[in-house]
Amino acid sequence: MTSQELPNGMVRAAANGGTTEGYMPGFGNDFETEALPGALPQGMNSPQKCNYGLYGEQLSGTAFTAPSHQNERTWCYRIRPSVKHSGRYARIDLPYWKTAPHVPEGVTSLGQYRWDPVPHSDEPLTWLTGMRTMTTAGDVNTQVGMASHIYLVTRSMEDAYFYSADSEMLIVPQEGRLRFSTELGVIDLAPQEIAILPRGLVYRVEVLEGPCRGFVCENYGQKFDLPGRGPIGANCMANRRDFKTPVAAFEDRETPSTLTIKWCGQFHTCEIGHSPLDVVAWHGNYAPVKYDLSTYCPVGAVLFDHPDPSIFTVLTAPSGVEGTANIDFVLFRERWAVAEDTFRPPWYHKNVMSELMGNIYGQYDAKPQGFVPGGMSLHNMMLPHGPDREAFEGASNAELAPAKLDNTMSFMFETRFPQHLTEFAGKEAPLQDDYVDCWDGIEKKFDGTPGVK
Ligand SMILES: O=C(O)Cc1cc(O)ccc1O
Ligand SMILES: [Fe+2]
Repeated sequence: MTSQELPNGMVRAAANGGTTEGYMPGFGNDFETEALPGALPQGMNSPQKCNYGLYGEQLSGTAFTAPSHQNERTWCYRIRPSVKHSGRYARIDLPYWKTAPHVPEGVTSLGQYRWDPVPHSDEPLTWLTGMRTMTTAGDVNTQVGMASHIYLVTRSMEDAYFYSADSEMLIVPQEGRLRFSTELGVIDLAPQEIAILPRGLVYRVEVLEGPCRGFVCENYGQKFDLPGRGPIGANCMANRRDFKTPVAAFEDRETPSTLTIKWCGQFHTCEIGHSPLDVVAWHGNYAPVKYDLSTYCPVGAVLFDHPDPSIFTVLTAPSGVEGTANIDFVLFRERWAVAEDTFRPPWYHKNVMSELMGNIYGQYDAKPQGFVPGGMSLHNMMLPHGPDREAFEGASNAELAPAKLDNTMSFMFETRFPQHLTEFAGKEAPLQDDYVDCWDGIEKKFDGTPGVK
């Protein structure tokens, strides 16, 4: 097995099987990978001395005592232990990155909201300075809830690294390509793919092709998991083998650098004399992962009626209440609509969960106009919404032949908690003031006489 040097200087393990170079297939698998032969201890975690003079270190993603089917941790064999940095943390300000609880004065969150895409910027914006929080929900201190963000990235992080102690991050690119060089390996990410970066994992974000824009769901709570499929059975929706975890990759760089930590909503930096991406080998089940949304196999109504959107759940992060997610990540992608005698788009509804949506590309069936790629909408807890007038009239008069919904990919971050707009979302981002007018023209058809109108 030979290692490989990447363009950014990292040394990466040779791919061990599979067809995707640099990644290992599976969701929540117990992986093992080494960028140098023999770097990974066999049969034990903590030998008296590790090969190559590496230090052993455990990264625990769940409590030590979590039930074994949920227990996640990874053993890292690294050039230096993480604790070797110049100790003192200094507070820094990233004014656009907000954390729950955060309910700004003068911003109303009760409502139906829609935004045009936040425009790209000419400024040099990194993963940290380019993060723009749109909504927050719950409370980071009790590890419940989430935040939604838009990122605008034009510059790579240089000699700079980051980790979030607050959250795992679900990343949904919409334009541009990014490279996440992490302690556990390298993930390249393009639109139509998503990635999950676990809480506590150190990484650097580089621009492969800019400018970059996308959406992020910051999950303060229990980790994302695949939903149970129930009677659907063992296949379809998101399949485990389509998730890809990077093989080990490390760099041995002695350059003065900074490490930024997000911790209970505050940002702190410390100096570090070397790259913390120095894990030569690792094994475990707590690791970053990416997934190609085009491998999501949607299942739907094959005779009549419109099922609840939970049928399109890609990932679910549980809350303490069974069946009531802290966050569901739901995907509305290309599919056939075949239901007979059915109003095919989403029905009108009010929902105890709050629904934040983003458009990755194409047209969304409930909103043919106005909800554009890069744009977002929020239908907050128990606030009514549904198809606009145009969608309603179109779908209630359409000839119901099988129809392909093509070139369409939108998603929803759905949480049991109300989502609060940030000042940025309410005042700076391109909010569509006339959004609610899309339901204005809905007419009264009832005239007291029976029969289909
Ligand atoms: O509001 C939305 O557009 C999302 C949605 C889609 C759907 O098919 C059913 C319910 C729902 O909330
Ligand atoms: Fe909805």
